[in-house]
This record gives sequence, structure tokens and C-alpha cells, in this order.
Amino acid sequence: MPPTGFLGWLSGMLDWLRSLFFKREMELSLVGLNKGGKSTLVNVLTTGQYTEDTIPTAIVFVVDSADVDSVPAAARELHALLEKPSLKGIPLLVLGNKNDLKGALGVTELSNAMNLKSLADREVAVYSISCKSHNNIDVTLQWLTKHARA
Ligand SMILES: Nc1nc2c(ncn2[C@@H]2O[C@H](COP(=O)(O)OP(=O)(O)OP(=O)(O)O)[C@@H](O)[C@H]2O)c(=O)[nH]1
Repeated sequence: MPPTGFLGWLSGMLDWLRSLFFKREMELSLVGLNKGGKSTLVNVLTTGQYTEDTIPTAIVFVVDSADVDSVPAAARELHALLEKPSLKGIPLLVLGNKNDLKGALGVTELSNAMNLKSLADREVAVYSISCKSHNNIDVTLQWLTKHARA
């Protein structure tokens, strides 16, 4: 049942403000230390729902596959990230972006360079994509849709 009285008025006001917000376009960097409430804020701003814990459904790790020298650092960051207990078992999609550029690593090369075979107990997928030429954006969207909450 929708709230009535003052709460109803407040809820209507927030819906109206939210609709104004979504009429605009912006690039927003939301920063803050761990556990400050960034994910919760995004939920409240976008859906109006407060959720106690935001459990991630999928991790997407983007790598510049044409910048071969940066791949070992990317691999280290990824493996360190996956150590976090809160990310245990969460499916992982590694995207080797910029495959429109000469010398970009393919899926097998990227998987090897990032030691993805060593990742156990989670679903791992790797796609070679290009945001620029829209290559494999369709399969990326399919993967995201498959792993989104209903
Ligand atoms: N050739 C090519 N360039 C791309 C592609 N995707 C992104 N770029 C370029 O790579 C640069 C970095 O892209 P961003 O989207 O800003 O990367 P980011 O990860 O958000 O970077 P930070 O804000 O520094 O964390 C930009 O100049 C993009 O235009 C691609 O598929 N191919």
C-alpha cells in the first residue's frame, strides 16, 4: 500500500525530484572509502529503495588488451580484488577492450597473461571487445543480462 499523509507527500516529492534528475545527463564520479554507503546511495537515488546490503551479482574487469605492458599489473589487481571475501564465488567477466587496435591480445593470450585458469570456484568468462567498433558488445550485454537479478 502506498504511504499516505506526510509520508505520501514526501515520497511523491522524491519521485518528482528523481524524475527531474533522470531527465538530465551527467558523468558522475562517486568516490569514498569502503563501506561509506556508495552503492546504497546509488540504489536510493535510482530506485528509491533502501537495501541493507548490496550483494554484487557480477564482476566485470576491463583490460586494455592493446596495452600489453599493462596486463601484468591488471592481472595483479584482479587477483588481489578477488581475494575479498565479499566477492567470493561472484561470476567474473574479463573484457579485453580495444581489440580494434593492432597487437591487441586475443582471448586465449589474455587468459594466459592474466592467469585466469588459476581462478577456481567461480564462473569466469573472457571476451575480446572493442567499444570503438562495437565488437562483441552484444555478447557482453547478453552476459550481463544473464547475470543480473530478475
Ligand atoms: N581504440 C579504442 N579506444 C578506446 C576504446 N575504448 C575506450 N577507448 C579510449 O580509451 C581511453 C580511455 O577510456 P575511458 O573510458 O576514459 O577509460 P577509463 O577506464 O574510464 O579511464 P579512467 O577514467 O582513467 O579510469 C579514451 O580515450 C577512450 O576513447 C576502444 O574500444 N578502442
